[in-house]
Amino acid sequence: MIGRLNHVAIAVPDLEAGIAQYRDVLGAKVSEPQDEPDHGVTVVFVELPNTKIELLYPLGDNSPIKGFLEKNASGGIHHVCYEVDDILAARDKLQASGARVLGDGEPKIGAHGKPVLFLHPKDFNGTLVELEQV
Ligand SMILES: C[C@@H](C(=O)O)C(=O)SCCNC(=O)CCNC(=O)[C@H](O)C(C)(C)COP(=O)(O)OP(=O)(O)OC[C@H]1O[C@@H](n2cnc3c(N)ncnc32)[C@H](O)[C@@H]1OP(=O)(O)O
Ligand SMILES: [Co+2]
Repeated sequence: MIGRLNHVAIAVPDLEAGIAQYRDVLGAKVSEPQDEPDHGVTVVFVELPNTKIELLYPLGDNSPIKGFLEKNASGGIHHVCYEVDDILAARDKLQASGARVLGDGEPKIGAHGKPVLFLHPKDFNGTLVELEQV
């Protein structure tokens, strides 16, 4: 059901420092910051030849990454995103298997303009999983 790794997301406590590190120290191609108010984050994409890294910084008062950054003050790997062909079929199959789909269970439009869903980290070996329909 899952396909390619679309991105690995890293929550960062200082977005400008994170951008400078990936661009100037690691020598990667880094996008401009993009506010995602529906998701409560500002996102920067680091383009690698085979996948992307998503740098995440909290946006607004109810950011879903606020608690994570409080627990991980220097930042940390926040989620992995796998591509699926049919996100509603994937959701229904996962829910039938007992996995918890976060939020109201309806896909939202993600940072690439495609539908996304999140699966509870406690159901996937302590890893928050994002699914993106491509
Ligand atoms: C723009 C879009 C895109 O790519 O297109 C994005 O990625 S948006 C990316 C941002 N959006 C999201 O993350 C949306 C989905 N996320 C959420 O709904 C939330 O962040 C939850 C995953 C439910 C966590 O919420 P919250 O921090 O309030 O929960 P909590 O403190 O009660 O945590 C419950 C337990 O899960 C753990 N926990 C929390 N976040 C975790 C993470 N990212 N990875 C692994 N474990 C995690 C906590 O340590 C805790 O474990 P213990 O009990 O053992 O201490
Ligand atoms: Co993501």
